[in-house]
Amino acid sequence: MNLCLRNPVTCADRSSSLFSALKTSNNKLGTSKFGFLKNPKKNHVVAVRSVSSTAVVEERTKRESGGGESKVYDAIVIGSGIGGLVAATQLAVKEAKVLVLEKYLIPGGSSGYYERDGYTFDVGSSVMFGFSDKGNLNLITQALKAVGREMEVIPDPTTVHFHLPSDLSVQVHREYDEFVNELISKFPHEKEGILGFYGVCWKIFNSLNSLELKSLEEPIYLFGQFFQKPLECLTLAYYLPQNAGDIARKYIKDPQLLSFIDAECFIVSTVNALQTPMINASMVLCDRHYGGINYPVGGVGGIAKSLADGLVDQGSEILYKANVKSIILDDGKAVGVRLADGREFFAKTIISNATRWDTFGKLLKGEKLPKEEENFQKVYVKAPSFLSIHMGVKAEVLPPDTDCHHFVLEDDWKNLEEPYGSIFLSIPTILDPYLAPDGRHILHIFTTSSIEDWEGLTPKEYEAKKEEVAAGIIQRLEKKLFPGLSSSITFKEVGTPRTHRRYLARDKGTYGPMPRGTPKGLLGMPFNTTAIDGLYCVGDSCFPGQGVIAVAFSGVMCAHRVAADIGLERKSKVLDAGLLGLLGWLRTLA
Ligand SMILES: NC(=O)c1ccc[n+]([C@@H]2O[C@H](COP(=O)([O-])OP(=O)(O)OC[C@H]3O[C@@H](n4cnc5c(N)ncnc54)[C@H](O)[C@@H]3O)[C@@H](O)[C@H]2O)c1
Ligand SMILES: CC(C)=CCC/C(C)=C/C=C/C(C)=C/C=C/C(C)=C/C=C/C=C(C)/C=C/C=C(C)/C=C/C=C(\C)CCC=C(C)C
Repeated sequence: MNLCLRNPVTCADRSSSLFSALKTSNNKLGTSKFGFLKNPKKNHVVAVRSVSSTAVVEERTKRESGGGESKVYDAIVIGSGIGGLVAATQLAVKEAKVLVLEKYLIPGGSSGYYERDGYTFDVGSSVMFGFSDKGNLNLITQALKAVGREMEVIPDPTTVHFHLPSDLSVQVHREYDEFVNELISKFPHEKEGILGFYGVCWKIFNSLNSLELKSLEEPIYLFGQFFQKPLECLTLAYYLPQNAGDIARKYIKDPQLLSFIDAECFIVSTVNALQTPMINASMVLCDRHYGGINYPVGGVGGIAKSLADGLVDQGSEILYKANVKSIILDDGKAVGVRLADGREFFAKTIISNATRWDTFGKLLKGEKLPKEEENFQKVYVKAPSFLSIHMGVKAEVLPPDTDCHHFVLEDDWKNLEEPYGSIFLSIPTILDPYLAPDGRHILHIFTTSSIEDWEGLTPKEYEAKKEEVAAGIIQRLEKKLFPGLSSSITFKEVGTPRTHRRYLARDKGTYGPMPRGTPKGLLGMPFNTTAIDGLYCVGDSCFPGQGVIAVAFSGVMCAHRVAADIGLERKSKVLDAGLLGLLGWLRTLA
């Protein structure tokens, strides 16, 4: 991890020629202290290398497979989201031969990027947890390191700035003490409650951080961890079936403060605290202060590109424009995949980074839905998708000291979970001004929206509705945060749930699984194995759920389980049967 903040001298040396070229921006960090963090040159090198290696791999794969029929891989990964790429790279470094098949032109899925008119936009993800140089939970840093990559990052001093009803404004500062002191200053009567609730989060985070993270479905590892860290494992087992809202209520009474905890959870789970697993809440509420949120220079898309390049360096392959239409079964075992253009590829194991709904509903269409998947669909429904507005704006519309990430809920807490109720805003150019042309900023605005709202429209009606809904959201931000916003727009592109469905191949454009009712924490979340022999799932419809770091963990777990099953790691058939049976039974309790 190249965290320039820690080493200003070397960073300054490296990019001194660029220093003078720094753009005028509202960068709250200020050029004097942080200006030398920008290194667009380096970033360009990454992009060029990625494009060329992509083309080479595509060509080589075509040649070697002679149409795709002959070669048998250790694993085929369907999709190159961060979940799929982490599973693939982790297997590749264990010397497995992996083929990643991606429907789109570039890797990354929701963590990808796109370029327009001199702007580099993040498709979705922009708040990077697990991307520091500390501890055991920096899974994105570790995944990159495993394939010999590191990225230059820019520390974000404020994870998110909340603008909430009754003019409650809270900045989540990078320093934990600064954050809790600000919260206590708003709710002095709840000092003990605040310290109590966040204290439990730290207890859980520290337990997580003490473990070596691998597959919880692999008994030799799991029992080994229980043996080495019994207290920490018991702590995690205790909190596994619990939700953040219940724990918060043990410490906090003030309804407005409990609503704030709901908002804290909502931004990462799209549900309130009572429905958010305590382990997931603890992970994000602490990592932002422990390792801190760090933004990759050049944009989030660089993470997936670096992983894809690293995969190829390890002798594995990635093929773009490869739309998998079905998983081929032989005697009930997954043995290969068929693409939309008719090509077929075969492997010892198939890992699907498509959602479980897409995997079982589309790629295995016609097969009876296994009982385990029926149970999953009983406990979890598809979360709504997003309406997203990617904009370029004149830099002067942002007041000095504007933060990078904002969450806006204006008048009524009841609107928190309503479609279009709350607004997420990311301004990555606050941290990396080179993502936009001179004198411009990027605003990525998103709000929850369901596909049903966007169906049955003629193309003209669809375009008109996009304009109308986007204008309403922009006006709200204009009123709350940035006067003059509408008239400062220089570029605008609006995406709907239909866009997410089309480009990310996610059923209904869903953000991922959302509990149908009150879940038992993480107990009901399936891991990576499936009822189909040889078929594994990875990504946000697997334990522990949505989030780039969450899917990275899912990728690590998946690679470990697959490696054990294909003989690259130790395994015990007897213990496997016992643990997988036990986990299956535990899920039925959720
Ligand atoms: N931190 C943030 O700001 C933020 C914002 C948005 C999303 N995210 C996170 O990103 C995570 C998603 O990661 P993920 O790994 O689960 O998946 P993903 O949806 O990002 O990627 C899946 C990939 O699989 C490809 N794919 C799907 N079906 C295919 C098929 N049939 N053939 C070939 N390719 C196919 C898609 O094109 C896509 O590239 C979510 O959990 C979400 O939380 C984070
Ligand atoms: C098995 C059994 C039964 C038992 C055992 C016990 C144990 C040992 C256990 C263990 C466990 C573990 C290890 C676990 C782990 C977990 C984890 C790692 C988790 C993680 C999680 C994470 C997450 C969830 C994350 C998320 C994030 C997100 C989603 C983000 C998002 C963001 C956004 C949307 C942005 C915002 C923006 C603005 C505001 C603008």
